[in-house]
Amino acid sequence: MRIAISTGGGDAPGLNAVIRAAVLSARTRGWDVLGIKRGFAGLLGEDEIVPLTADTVRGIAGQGGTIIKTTNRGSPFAYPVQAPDGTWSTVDRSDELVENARNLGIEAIISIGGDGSLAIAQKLVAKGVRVVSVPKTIDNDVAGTITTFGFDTAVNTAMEAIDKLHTTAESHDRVMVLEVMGREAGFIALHAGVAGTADVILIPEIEWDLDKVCEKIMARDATGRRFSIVVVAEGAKPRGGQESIIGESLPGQDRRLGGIAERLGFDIQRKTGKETRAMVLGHLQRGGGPTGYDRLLATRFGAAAVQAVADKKWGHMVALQSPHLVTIPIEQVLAETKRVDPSHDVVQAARMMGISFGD
Ligand SMILES: Nc1ncnc2c1ncn2[C@@H]1O[C@H](COP(=O)(O)OP(=O)(O)OP(=O)(O)O)[C@@H](O)[C@H]1O
Ligand SMILES: O=P(O)(O)OC[C@H]1O[C@](O)(CO)[C@@H](O)[C@@H]1O
Ligand SMILES: [Mg+2]
Repeated sequence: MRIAISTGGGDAPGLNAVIRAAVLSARTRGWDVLGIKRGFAGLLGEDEIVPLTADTVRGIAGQGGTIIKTTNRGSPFAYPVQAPDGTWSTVDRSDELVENARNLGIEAIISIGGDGSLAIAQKLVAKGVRVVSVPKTIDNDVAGTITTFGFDTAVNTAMEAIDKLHTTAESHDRVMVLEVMGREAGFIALHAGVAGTADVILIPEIEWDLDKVCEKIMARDATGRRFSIVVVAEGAKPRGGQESIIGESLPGQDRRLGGIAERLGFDIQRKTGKETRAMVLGHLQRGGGPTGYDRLLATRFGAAAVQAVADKKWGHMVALQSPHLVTIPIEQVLAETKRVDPSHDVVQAARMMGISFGD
């Protein structure tokens, strides 16, 4: 048996632990393992295909990033190409991918990625490619699994940032606005905000009202708490307003969210008269090694993916449905949108403690 592994979408702490577990589990069965470099670029002649052996994965379980690289632009079904006049368009290169996989004797692919990679995997399955997926994203926005690896690490990084912002905010009697990742999902903001004891948490699932945000800050002020910590998800938006988009996207890239902290910080300072500073936590949330939780989850997923290949679970994703690992059809995963449920107990607990969601 010869299998190949691909990592797609934004990197997430734990990717290397999945790769290591999958390679070791496959080698135990006597299978050959190839690594497709940079998403599926290696199968399009745009990058390399490398052998993955016990030696190549030695010592990587705790390392951040992915040893086979990744990309979040250039789906094989919409690959960007530049015309001589400089304009860009996209072409479907999936047939080429299928042909190259066949020529390399690849009998199955383990595709590790988030919603975008799952959509690609689903289309490859429809073309007869035997794919098993592993859910990955710091955003935690993949349905069918209680959590994805990378999320816990990102939450810890954001929580530590909130802890640090507290001391400087309190010393200066300032409002600090921290922007965290998550695209259209508010899980990182919610979990890090509650764990880090933020005063205001703004998430895409609950539109905010600037007056309410400022009311909370001034109410704290009136009781002598002259500083406040506001955590805002990059995809959050004011009632009736728009998400904040930063910069231009490159060809084949999703729209880039960002800039909301700066805008909101400015509005808060104008309205409350309180000195306000904004910071964007950015890619620190994706960098570095995984927490113990993520390392273990990633390792379990890697081994489970090899088992799923052995069981011929084509078109399935491994998932955590505590306390068990299961496999579910990718189709089912993609049919659902996973977002923060505003009636969830984490939101309710936060509200009971007086945390404002700006609504
Ligand atoms: N293997 C891949 N090769 C090329 N592009 C990819 C691959 N996987 C995902 N993409 C692209 O990356 C972009 C971002 O996708 P998306 O954000 O959904 O990635 P993801 O896999 O969900 O990971 P994450 O959300 O953590 O970044 C999408 O345009 C998607 O088509
Ligand atoms: O690495 P890039 O292209 O800046 O992508 C950033 C995006 O990727 C993620 O980190 C993961 O999906 C999002 O939270 C964020 O919006
Ligand atoms: Mg995604």
